[in-house]
Amino acid sequence: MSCVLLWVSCGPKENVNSLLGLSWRAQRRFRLWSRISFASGVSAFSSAIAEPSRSSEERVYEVVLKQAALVREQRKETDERALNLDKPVEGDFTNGDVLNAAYDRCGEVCAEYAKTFYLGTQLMTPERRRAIWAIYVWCRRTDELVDGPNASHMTPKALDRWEKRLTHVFEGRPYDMYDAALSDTVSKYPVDIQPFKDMIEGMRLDMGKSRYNNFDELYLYCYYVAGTVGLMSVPVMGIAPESQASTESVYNAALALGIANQLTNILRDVGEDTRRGRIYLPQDELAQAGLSDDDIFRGQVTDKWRNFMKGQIKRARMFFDEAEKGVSELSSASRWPVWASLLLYRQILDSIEANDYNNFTKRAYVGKVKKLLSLPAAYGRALLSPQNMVKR
Ligand SMILES: CC(C)=CCC/C(C)=C/CC/C(C)=C/CC/C(C)=C/[C@@H]1[C@@H](COP(=O)(O)OP(=O)(O)O)[C@]1(C)CC/C=C(\C)CC/C=C(\C)CCC=C(C)C
Ligand SMILES: [Mn+2]
Repeated sequence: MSCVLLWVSCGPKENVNSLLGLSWRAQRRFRLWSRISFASGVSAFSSAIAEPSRSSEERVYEVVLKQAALVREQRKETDERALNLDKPVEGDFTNGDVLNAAYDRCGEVCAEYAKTFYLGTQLMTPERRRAIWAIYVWCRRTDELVDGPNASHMTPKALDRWEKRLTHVFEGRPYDMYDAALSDTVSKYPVDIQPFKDMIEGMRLDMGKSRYNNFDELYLYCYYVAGTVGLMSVPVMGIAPESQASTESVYNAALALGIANQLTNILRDVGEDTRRGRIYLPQDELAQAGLSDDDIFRGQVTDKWRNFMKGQIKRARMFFDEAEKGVSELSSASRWPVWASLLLYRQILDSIEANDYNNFTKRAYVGKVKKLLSLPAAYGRALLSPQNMVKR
């Protein structure tokens, strides 16, 4: 427990908190709260949601602790046990062929929607790779409910049905092939259901909300739709057996990568989002910069806008920096796709700068050459062994 407290009280999160303007009182409340929730064996997330006085960061961190606790026990077991996770599943199931076909279909979806990421998964062990595909497909399907071609027919009731279906998946009662793959994955790896439920919650939020008053509200949204992905993926990708880092610190880095990606996504898509009547940028920060909703809808690149964007980009980069510290702690075969995703997504921020902050009418993207160059760069970083973040 002392490692957790040490990390929470003087580790990198504190820097992020203070740089993001989390008040001293809030930080202290957060530390006290972390101590209580950790000592009592980590209470349920639902009770955290019920307490409105805590910041989003505090509330989200409870899910991090819960997922980390689930994994911590497994890390204590021998390497031999870890090796078993990577053994082929054939023979484990009477319907092994069906299951293999289900995973193959997940791989096809992944290859279709996210080519670079699919390529990145090729270095992973076959068992882990297909589990990541299954998680990817569930996330993609969830996102498509509110972002895809049938989004206009989506209702809160339909999301409730999707959530019910999710609980069936975790109970081993899949509805279709993709669900069957996920059901198998969550039965093999210590993946908690909460991040999955929270992603659905993010879709609910997105349906009913088009403005975010402050960064605290935006942080919660980013956790729901992207931080959750980090928490879902790490139990499958695995932490390096030689890593000395605390489980919580690795999960915190995973959370940070999700937040960084989503913040970047928001900064890239400002123009696109206004055409859907949405502004994801924190309203109080816009006002401080002397900008109104009308300015965003008008879409003029002014000095006020440039200055505002500089601050937003700086914050997104801080979350990427935070995430970097955790990647080397992952199992060696899982590092490459994560580095690749980090390096590629972070370059979108460079591209926004190169576009002179015109994210109203110019879409920031990473060109093919830069994308290709990022892959060996990611590979090089993946060779680095754990950095000994914080001792367990
Ligand atoms: C190796 C790796 C990257 C694994 C993650 C695989 C996985 C399960 C991805 C699911 C992604 C997904 C479909 C999420 C649904 C919600 C969503 C669309 C979020 C946005 C992604 C970007 O997608 P895109 O640019 O296509 O956006 P549009 O839909 O077009 O608007 C997000 C911005 C979030 C993606 C978040 C991650 C990939 C989190 C990555 C974090 C980890 C894998 C943890 C790494 C571990 C450490 C210790 C750092
Ligand atoms: Mn989307």
